[in-house]
Amino acid sequence: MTLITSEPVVAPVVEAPAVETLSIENPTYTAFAAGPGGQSFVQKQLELPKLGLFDVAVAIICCGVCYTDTMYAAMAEGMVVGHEIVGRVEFKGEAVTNVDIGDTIGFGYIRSTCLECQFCLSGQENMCPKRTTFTDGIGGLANASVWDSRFVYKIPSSIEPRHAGPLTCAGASVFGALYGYNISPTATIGVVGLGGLGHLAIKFAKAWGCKVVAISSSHEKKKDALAFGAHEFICTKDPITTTTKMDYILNTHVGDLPWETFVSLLITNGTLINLGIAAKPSMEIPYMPLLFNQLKVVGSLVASRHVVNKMFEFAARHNIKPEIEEYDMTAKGCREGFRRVTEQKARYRVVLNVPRNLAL
Ligand SMILES: NC(=O)c1ccc[n+]([C@@H]2O[C@H](COP(=O)([O-])OP(=O)(O)OC[C@H]3O[C@@H](n4cnc5c(N)ncnc54)[C@H](O)[C@@H]3O)[C@@H](O)[C@H]2O)c1
Ligand SMILES: [Zn+2]
Ligand SMILES: [Zn+2]
Repeated sequence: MTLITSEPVVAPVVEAPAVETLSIENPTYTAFAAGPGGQSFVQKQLELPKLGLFDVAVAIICCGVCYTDTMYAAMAEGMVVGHEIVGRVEFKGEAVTNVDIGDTIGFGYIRSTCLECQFCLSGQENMCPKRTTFTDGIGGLANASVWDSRFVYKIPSSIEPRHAGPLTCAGASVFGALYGYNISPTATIGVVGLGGLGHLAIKFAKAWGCKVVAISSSHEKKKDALAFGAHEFICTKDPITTTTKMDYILNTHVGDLPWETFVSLLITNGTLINLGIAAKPSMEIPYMPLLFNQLKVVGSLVASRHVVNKMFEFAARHNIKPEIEEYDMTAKGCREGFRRVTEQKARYRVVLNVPRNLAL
């Protein structure tokens, strides 16, 4: 295999036949690019970027759909989104030491960072001002990818690829908040927004040892929330009667939310941790309770590499799996999967599996 220095990661569109095996000489692959408004997907044959010293070429097995993907697909026609990717290493650059050919790996949100700023040097690469993400190149709605091996994660053998996908972003993001804010196992934690992130937040927080309160705008999620491990369920449409005070509220939604209720549910010195991303987020927090109860309002973004590895270890040890709906990774399957997520109907994470005829 000849190694050539990396070229820009945005692969050019080329006319080429579908391939059954990935080869360095003929590195064409199939991807699904967002159509207008992200409501449809177009199948394309693309060419992988050349393999750099630290890169791995991966045959993709499946990819989870995060709400963030639906936002980018809606905004950027032609973009290949998808950042909860699981695949098998097919080729590796000469400097790759952390994974081997044949390993099953997860990757997808952070593509690269500078590796030398104060954040990278202190194990907070997710805060690197020079970080690049899946939005700068080709995402996981494809049957192959080339990725920097320093931003891929070995999947524990007890976790199936279809369950590992959603852990790489949704799992890492909620675990990153628990870990990053040093949440004690004796804490009471509220989880707002019972979707992809939220349902995993309940499972992780329960296994972490916390008392978990699911906070939802819909009564119909009560049964599921309790089954995922929540100790209590609050529907924000009802009058709030609970006497439980929370040390933390992990909010996975953004938009028109009852911020005053959240603030009233926090105990003195409590923290509202926000994970939701939106094009035009807004938040109206009542001001005086922040002072009188010394509350904190903070954010959290995915997780750094050592935290993602700890998350996989923790998930394997506690048998934490996402609840998933599976579709074939075809133009039709992508459209249906994305529709389920944008309409907030998915129970609870959509996973797109590379079908047999496209598998490398
Ligand atoms: N900070 C990070 O690191 C990070 C990582 C991944 C995703 N995100 C963002 O987190 C958010 C959640 O992502 P997701 O993939 O879990 O989305 P999702 O659509 O699967 O889940 C969101 C949930 O919020 C619920 N919801 C809607 N309105 C609500 C309301 N008024 N009150 C309570 N819940 C309500 C929805 O029913 C849905 O179940 C998105 O904004 C996404 O972009 C952030
Ligand atoms: Zn995500
Ligand atoms: Zn950096």
